[in-house]
Amino acid sequence: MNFSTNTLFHLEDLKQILNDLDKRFILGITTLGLSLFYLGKIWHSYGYFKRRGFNNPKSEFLFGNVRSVFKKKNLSEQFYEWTKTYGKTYGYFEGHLPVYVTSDLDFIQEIFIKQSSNFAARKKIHLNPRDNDPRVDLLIATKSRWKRMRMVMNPTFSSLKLRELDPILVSCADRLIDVLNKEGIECDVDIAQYMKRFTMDSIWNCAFGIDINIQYEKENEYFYKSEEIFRSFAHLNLFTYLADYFHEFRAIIVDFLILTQRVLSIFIDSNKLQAVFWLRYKVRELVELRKRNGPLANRKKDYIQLLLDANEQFQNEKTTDQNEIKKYLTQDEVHSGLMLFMLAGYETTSNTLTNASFVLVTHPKEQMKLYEEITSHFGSDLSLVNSESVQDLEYLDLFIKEVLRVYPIGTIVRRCTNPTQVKGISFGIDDSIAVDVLSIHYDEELWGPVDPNLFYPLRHKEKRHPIAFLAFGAGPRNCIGMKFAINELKIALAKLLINFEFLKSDKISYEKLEFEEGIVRTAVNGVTLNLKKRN
Ligand code: HEM
Repeated sequence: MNFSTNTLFHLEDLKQILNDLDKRFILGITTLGLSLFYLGKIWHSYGYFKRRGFNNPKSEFLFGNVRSVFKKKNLSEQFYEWTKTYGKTYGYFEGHLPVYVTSDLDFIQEIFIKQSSNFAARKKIHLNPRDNDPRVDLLIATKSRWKRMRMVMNPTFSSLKLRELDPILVSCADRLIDVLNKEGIECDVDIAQYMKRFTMDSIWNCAFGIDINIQYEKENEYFYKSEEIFRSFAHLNLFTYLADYFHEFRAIIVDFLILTQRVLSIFIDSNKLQAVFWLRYKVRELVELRKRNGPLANRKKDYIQLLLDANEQFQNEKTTDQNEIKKYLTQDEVHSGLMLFMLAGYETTSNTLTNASFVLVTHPKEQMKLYEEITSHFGSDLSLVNSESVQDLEYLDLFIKEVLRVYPIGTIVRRCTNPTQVKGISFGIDDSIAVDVLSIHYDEELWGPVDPNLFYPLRHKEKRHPIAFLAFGAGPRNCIGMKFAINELKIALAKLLINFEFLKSDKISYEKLEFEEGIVRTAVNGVTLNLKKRN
């Protein structure tokens, strides 16, 4: 009896083992099969451009061209070099994701303007969320959602509305002058640090309506936290690499990160969250506060108010046309719209001011021309400088355009959202295109006869090809903040030039500005210079 029960037990055990083995075996085989299939797909991807008759630089399995670009830390300059070898339109691989690169203006005109509705998205990068994520902002929104968001936000960036932010912008520029008077006279200063704080000050004041003393207080928590967001774009982490090398899993990686931060935010102080989540948390708080308390007393409007007012106005709008897109922003989109003011408006503007300072130091004649134009308008009365009066400074306008031509902030990109043909090339959903802006901005045919390598603002007086100047992008999806940025640049530069002479420091060489590129191109070592107070 004992014997037979034991035998029965052993037999069942054996059956179970075989059963488990079977399951493990099937699981193992399936995993191996799927991995081989995925590796095969990756391998097949690398033939993408050859199959379409385009050149591409040699790439590494799995990494594509990403490692060489990361090593160089400068995508724009890499494109510029590749274009010399591979021509006006070619391809490269981000991981195994094929991306076209072009500096062909007809091609760009077709994609960015004529067929913009077929390319109604930007190329995904790093940790971009899913297209339908509720937190998507204008920069990464796609198709009709982008259209709806842009329709609500467009009026908030009109000249009339921006005038309401004018006093805040002017007072931030006055603080910049004050701080430089105290800290920057006749000693070496890295002007980039001051431009960053000035721009951040303008954003927190103009966009969020709070004054956090960023220009005066060196150890400012808001400054460090906001800066951290930009550092995380330039110095990537494991998740970013994974999302770049295995783009099919990007959405899952991002969902995982969002979920972890959400769970963490229940248990830990918001200050300890990753910087971008910290910013969202702050913005949400500020919007809630504003909704509870209404507009700020004794103050001109800030961007929170402009956006909330525009949203409310559109929501109350009655329409009889069934086909008209209803204009509104969801709660999440309002928060994202405000965060974007910082994400899109900070480094772009502060870097342009830093680059402009480099030009002022290295081109004393340009500096003198600007000084003469500004003082002939305002004398030394700083109170006359505002966003309306600076529009009369024609040479300053040409100067800023030339700074942006010579030092564009980066590349511009689109992603196909409807299958289509452009110049005989078939584009499928999610095919991506990047523009080699440097090759266009330095093209002799487009920008001659004066050598495009020379800094020459007057070249902008001549009529050029409508998309030869791409500093603010092209087509309906160009930079929505352009007017605000130009106002800010003009006000700051006019005030700086009335107050200071920009001189070289004798400790550094001014041969060339070296850039590294995260989301935008940033001068690696800032710009060290000497300021001399003008009488
Ligand atoms: C010198 C400063 C700036 C430069 C050079 C600049 C440049 C650009 C460029 C090149 C684009 C991409 C355009 C395209 O893809 O065609 C862009 C988009 C954008 N910029 Fe700016 N920008 C600047 C300042 C600002 C500021 C201050 C804000 C906000 C206050 C801003 C908000 C945006 C937004 C929201 C987009 C996305 C627009 C959309 O997709 O509809 N930018 N910018």
